[in-house]
Amino acid sequence: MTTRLSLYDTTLRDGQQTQGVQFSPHEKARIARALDALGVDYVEGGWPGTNPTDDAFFEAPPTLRATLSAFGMTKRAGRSAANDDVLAAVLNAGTPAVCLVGKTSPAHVEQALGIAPDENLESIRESIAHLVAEGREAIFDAEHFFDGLALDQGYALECLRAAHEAGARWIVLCDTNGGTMPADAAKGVEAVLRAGIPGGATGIHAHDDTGQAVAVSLAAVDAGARQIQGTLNGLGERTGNADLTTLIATLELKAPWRDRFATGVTDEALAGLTRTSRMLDDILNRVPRRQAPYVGAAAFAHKAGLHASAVGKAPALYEHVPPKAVGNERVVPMSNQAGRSNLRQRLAAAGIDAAPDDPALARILDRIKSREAEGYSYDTAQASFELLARAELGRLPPFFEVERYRVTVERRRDRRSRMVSLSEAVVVVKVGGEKMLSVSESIGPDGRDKGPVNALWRALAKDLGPFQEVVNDMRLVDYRVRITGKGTDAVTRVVIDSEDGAGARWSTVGVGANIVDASFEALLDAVRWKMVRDLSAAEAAE
Ligand SMILES: CC(=O)SCCNC(=O)CCNC(=O)[C@H](O)C(C)(C)COP(=O)(O)OP(=O)(O)OC[C@H]1O[C@@H](n2cnc3c(N)ncnc32)[C@H](O)[C@@H]1OP(=O)(O)O
Ligand SMILES: CC(=O)C(=O)O
Repeated sequence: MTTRLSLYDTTLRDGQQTQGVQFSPHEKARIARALDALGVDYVEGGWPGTNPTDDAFFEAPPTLRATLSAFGMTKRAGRSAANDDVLAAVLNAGTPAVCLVGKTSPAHVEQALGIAPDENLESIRESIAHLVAEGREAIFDAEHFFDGLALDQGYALECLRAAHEAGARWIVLCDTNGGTMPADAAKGVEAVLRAGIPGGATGIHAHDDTGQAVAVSLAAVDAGARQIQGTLNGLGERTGNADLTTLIATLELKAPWRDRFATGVTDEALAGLTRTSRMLDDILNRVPRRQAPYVGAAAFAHKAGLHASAVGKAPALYEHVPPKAVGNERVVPMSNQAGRSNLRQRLAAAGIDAAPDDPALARILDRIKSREAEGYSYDTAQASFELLARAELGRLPPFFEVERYRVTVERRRDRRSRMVSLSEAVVVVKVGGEKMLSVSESIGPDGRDKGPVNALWRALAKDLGPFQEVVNDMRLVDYRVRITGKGTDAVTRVVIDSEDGAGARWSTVGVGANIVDASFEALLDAVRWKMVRDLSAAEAAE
């Protein structure tokens, strides 16, 4: 017999309090639908009346299965709830649920609000009663509850009772400053239950200032709380909120949670967790956090040789849950930490079969390790690794040879006498004995110079004879430069991500004494990998 937990998402409200995050109404609607598909019970859309984005979202909210909630604060002192314009704007959004934040710590009542403790109690009572009278499901976010409890237990609990008695469906204990330890959160919940608030009406809202918001939330549930508030990818004020992505996977997959509790997240929806997490990063134009639990690109990456060897035999030896359960995948990267097991698994994943006793395997490993010592990094540049392995196995067609290349950057005045840059590249390649010279400038559609690497790419991709069609649908989508080593030993490493019309994405690496040579090497690998891939696909189709 499992107990149902309620999941309340505040990505669109507390998540929007993250520095640098500002959703558009359209993005809010997209995130709300994704949360709904995931199976959360409540989606908090924002605070109506405080900014045009939230107003626009609530004017035309998406249709959801989850309960849509609007956020606000308890009425201000000196006026009635019905006459508080801030509260009125929240109610005007017309959502079935409304969550009001209210003070529960005497320090905040005194110093932030500057009112008497009884006035605050009255604000809570009257505001919640007003929501209920308006036919809304009332949720009370008890701000700074754990700090208030430490300061004045009687008053903090009295604030909760005021909200509960006025009809709040949920009393949510907020660790607003994020400094509460999990054991203290559990003790706080126990005190609330002893004070007569049922566990089924108690929630937790934790911030991550000590990196323990997920642990605090789980401790609160363990002690009897039945609602968890959190955000996708742990967005939120300062260091963020409890990461619902992590919490959902833990509640669904890990003992004792999966045996004791149920949520509205189905196995099928759980398999979309990684996609949902990456969708949010995509909207925010952020690089997904590789080390994120469950959904990070590195969450199931087995870099060390000993790990890869065991995972090849039995994945559970080094994986606490199956990656597919959360829509993620196992990665066995190549690097100087790798052994033959990494290598054979990587080759198999790339469709390259090699006998376990093939002497080329040892040569590939040696080359990877010595090239990594020179500054290459293959664990994020799998396409370059595949090319290196194919070359050692004698399975890399020559395609074309580069005879020479040159790039220049000129700073000069344009017709309006403004200083502008102009990059120009020349690349000479030999394809099947025929020499081809291509020259290209790097002017983008906006008429501006796109830099020397772009000029080189354009010149290289301009004329590759019989292979021209292969590169026509390729584009460079990301470019990362790093200086590795120190002083006179320093080298430049460039990693390029490329995409093609079929939606494939691959990464290549180049290293050189300067950025141009390193970039050109990574560009060449990008083109060659695409040629290998398209050629193999064409052969398979014949
Ligand atoms: C813990 C949390 O994360 S709660 C969510 C916090 N989110 C936000 O603050 C984002 C949206 N906020 C806003 O747009 C603005 O702060 C508004 C529109 C709500 C208020 O703006 P302003 O009227 O200019 O007030 P300002 O932001 O300077 O200060 C907040 C006021 O609310 C009062 N207040 C704070 N909490 C509460 C509460 N729970 N109940 C009643 N009043 C409160 C403060 O005492 C302060 O009043 P004062 O101006 O008389 O000192
Ligand atoms: C309500 C809220 O976001 C907090 O107390 O942290």
